[in-house]
Amino acid sequence: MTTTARPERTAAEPARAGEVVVEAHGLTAGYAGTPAVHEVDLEVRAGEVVALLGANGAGKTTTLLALAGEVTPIAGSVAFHGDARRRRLHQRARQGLGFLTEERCVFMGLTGWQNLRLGRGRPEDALAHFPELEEHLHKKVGLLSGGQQQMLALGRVLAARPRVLLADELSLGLAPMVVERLLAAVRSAADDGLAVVLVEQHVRQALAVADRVHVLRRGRVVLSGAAADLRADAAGIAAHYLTGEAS
Ligand SMILES: Nc1ncnc2c1ncn2[C@@H]1O[C@H](COP(=O)(O)OP(=O)(O)OP(=O)(O)O)[C@@H](O)[C@H]1O
Repeated sequence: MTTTARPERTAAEPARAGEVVVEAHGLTAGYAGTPAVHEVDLEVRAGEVVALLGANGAGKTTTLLALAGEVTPIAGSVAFHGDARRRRLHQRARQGLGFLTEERCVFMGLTGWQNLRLGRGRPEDALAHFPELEEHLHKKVGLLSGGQQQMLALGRVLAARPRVLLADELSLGLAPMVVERLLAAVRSAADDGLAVVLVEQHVRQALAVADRVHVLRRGRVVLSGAAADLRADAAGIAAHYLTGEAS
């Protein structure tokens, strides 16, 4: 019997506006068989920013890693464009995944230009997102500020025109103005059709750019809602859900 493999959509095919690009259903995932996140349900549509908030250890990174194919689900499913077959990160990348991990994804010993050349997209497209980088491209990246390094990393990922961006704590250790700049670029890419899952600890800034929010606590989603409905209570959410996992 011959079977016909289902063709994988390539990153070149844009998602239709509002199309569900990534979904997780009953996702339980963790390490060495021990769950760190339990029964997470989420959907991200083209053009949408979904923020995952939570204290240290709440399970945000584990959720992203499971979406990316780096951590295998213990139960439940993850689907890209309705394809729920288990996939590794490199296969997800071919399906249009861009992943910015918590570690700043740049090569410190290379120049900014060389870093951009290593990406899947054109350096010019990265600069279109962050024109302020142009004057620094001849420098070794290790000599750039943390914010400039992060712009370079984000610009390089966006230049590859992913259909999904998973971004883990883009703002870690950066000044509020830089965080605003980075998140504005993410928002603008979403407005052009990108589906984004944004892991953040800065509640107010995440709520400012997100469409929808899920708050994780001890590996479970304890609050979900439209960002517009939650913005007025950013301080309350931070105090109640992001102050540590002990209570
Ligand atoms: N490689 C690993 N092996 C075993 N346990 C892990 C591993 N990585 C994370 N964990 C555990 O899984 C749980 C969830 O961690 P995770 O990194 O997903 O949380 P987080 O919300 O992203 O936290 P942070 O904001 O500190 O990055 C924690 O209890 C953590 O100790």
